[in-house]
Amino acid sequence: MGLLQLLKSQFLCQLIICYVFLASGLIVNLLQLCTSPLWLINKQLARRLNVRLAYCISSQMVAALEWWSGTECTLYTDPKSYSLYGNENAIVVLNHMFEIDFLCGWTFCERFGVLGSSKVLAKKELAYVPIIGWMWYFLEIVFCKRKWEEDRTTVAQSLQRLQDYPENFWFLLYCEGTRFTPKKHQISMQVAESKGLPKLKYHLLPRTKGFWVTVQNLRGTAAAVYDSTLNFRNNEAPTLLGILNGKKYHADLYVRRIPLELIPEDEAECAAWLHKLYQEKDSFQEHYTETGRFPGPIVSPARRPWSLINWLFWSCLLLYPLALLLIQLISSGSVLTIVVSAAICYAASAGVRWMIGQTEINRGSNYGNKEQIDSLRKPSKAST
Ligand SMILES: CC/C=C\C/C=C\C/C=C\C/C=C\C/C=C\C/C=C\CCC(=O)SCCNC(=O)CCNC(=O)[C@H](O)C(C)(C)COP(=O)(O)OP(=O)(O)OC[C@H]1O[C@@H](n2cnc3c(N)ncnc32)[C@H](O)[C@@H]1OP(=O)(O)O
Ligand SMILES: CCCCCCCCCCCCCCCCCC(=O)OC[C@@H](O)COP(=O)(O)O
Repeated sequence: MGLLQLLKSQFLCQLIICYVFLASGLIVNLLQLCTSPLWLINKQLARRLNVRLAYCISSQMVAALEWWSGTECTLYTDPKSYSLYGNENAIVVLNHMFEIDFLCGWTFCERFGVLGSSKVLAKKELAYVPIIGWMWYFLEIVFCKRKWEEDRTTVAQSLQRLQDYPENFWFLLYCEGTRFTPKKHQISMQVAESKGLPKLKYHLLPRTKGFWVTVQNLRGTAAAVYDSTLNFRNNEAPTLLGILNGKKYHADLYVRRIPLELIPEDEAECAAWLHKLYQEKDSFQEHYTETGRFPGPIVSPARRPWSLINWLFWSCLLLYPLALLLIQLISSGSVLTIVVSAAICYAASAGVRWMIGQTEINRGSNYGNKEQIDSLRKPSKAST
């Protein structure tokens, strides 16, 4: 193990990274809150400001992936589509199999200059995660309860609000609705069978309603769907803790640009289109398993220095006062102050560990573990 690798695996270094993330994140959340009155006066300016503030937070996680762990991200895509990435609004459809797939997504957002404004259809529970969830509130992220009866209006309304968004954005949709586990896969394939759909090997059966409502409400706003399929070399199952430990992974992303006009407007046809897309995605994963690569040429964008510069800025700003505080604390000699400070540090690290836990598949939700009973009993019907 090299010296640098040894350093990266040190708990103290990881503690410093987490401290900078936590302290800067809370400061940024506070600044975002301060923009509230501006929304009433100049909404577009408030949005632009929040895009930049959000960048300060999400780019720290990107910096951890790109600069700390040194993870490499390779893009397989058609060179003609490449020039459009980052220069138009798009709906991104991504497989949901890995704990850090969202972070790899963010890395590509960063490389194409849309990190601050990137959006997602996220489960409501994530809105309450400090820093990221609170940041998302000001970014107009679309939340869903994964209960169609409630989501059908709220999701459509939130999407419509994005029609005059002042910056280019990518809207991420995990159509599988939850992360892949063998049990969820088995259940979703029972649903596929009951619907007469072919079985998928590497994906859960996609939920079609969110996709349809997104496409319908972003017509005229987004130019295309970016069908994206992610995998990691050497059968790795990367984790956020691995990244913090400085472990290097190699991500491969295959992206196909599909103009939005090619997607059917009718709900049933749109659902059938999405099922076909997932069958194709499954075949790309099969190709990857057999050959170790995706089809098509590689046109990888290089990492940019901005995420690192942002992290260095916050570190300089926040580590100096921390050092002063520690010196003062030790020299005070007060046992009570030291014990209280230690308790605060412990609570903060437990909080960060809980946040990291949100990314862990084995702590994931039960969604997709139980719905088969209803859906197998009921014959499939039109849902509008
Ligand atoms: C160039 C580079 C390109 C790309 C770079 C890549 C990415 C970068 C882009 C952007 C990055 C931005 C941000 C990233 C940051 C962080 C993201 C982090 C995480 C957030 C992710 C989440 O929270 S995922 C969970 C929430 N999202 C979703 O659920 C979306 C999908 N779901 C839907 O669309 C649903 O339809 C719904 C949520 C709208 C409604 O949910 P509900 O449960 O009510 O679903 P349905 O009504 O669809 O369910 C009933 C139908 O489903 C059938 N059924 C029943 N059981 C199952 C089962 N187990 N599996 C499959 N289907 C099942 C049932 O039969 C019903 O069928 P119908 O025929 O009646 O439809
Ligand atoms: C600079 C680096 C510092 C790192 C230390 C702090 C890390 C804090 C990390 C907080 C991240 C919290 C939000 C990330 C989003 C999680 C994405 C995700 O994968 O969500 C799962 C859902 O899609 C589906 O849920 P399930 O139904 O599978 O359950």
